[in-house]
Amino acid sequence: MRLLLIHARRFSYEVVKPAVEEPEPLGEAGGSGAFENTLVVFTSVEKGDDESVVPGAVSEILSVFNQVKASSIVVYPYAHLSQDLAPPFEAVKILGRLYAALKEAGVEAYKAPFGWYKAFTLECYGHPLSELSRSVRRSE
Ligand SMILES: Nc1ncnc2c1ncn2[C@@H]1O[C@H](COS(=O)(=O)NC(=O)[C@@H](N)CO)[C@@H](O)[C@H]1O
Repeated sequence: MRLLLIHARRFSYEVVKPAVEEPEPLGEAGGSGAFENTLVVFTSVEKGDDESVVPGAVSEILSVFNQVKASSIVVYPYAHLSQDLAPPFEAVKILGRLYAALKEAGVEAYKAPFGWYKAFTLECYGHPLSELSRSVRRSE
């Protein structure tokens, strides 16, 4: 699993159109979201990833979240951080588990809808910890 973590003063997105056969239904959040002082976690699920990547990803994300003192986290499905992507039906499952685990950790977490082309606006704070990337391996 590859993560790109951006600490954003402002971040907003809006769905444009489906990008896969069966995009995730647009939940109560609808097809758009707007956030301030948030940690955007662009996430690529990689071939071979299984649920065992989730605890490591949560630990990496919460460590940065606490250091930068963001007020929320947005899990953003992103298919451009790896050449070795998991297929959509696997990716959506693991992204859902990551989102659930972050909420279980008691942080204000949101998830952008999977399988949609989305327009987004991102205003990065630019401080030294505001742009980080992590790679999380499944546990053997
Ligand atoms: N392995 C993955 N990790 C994260 N998001 C993914 C992954 N696979 C698909 N997605 C989601 O599905 C959308 C489209 O994925 S894609 O790889 O860009 N394109 C496709 O899958 C093609 N079938 C259609 O374009 C992405 O924007 C993302 O929301």
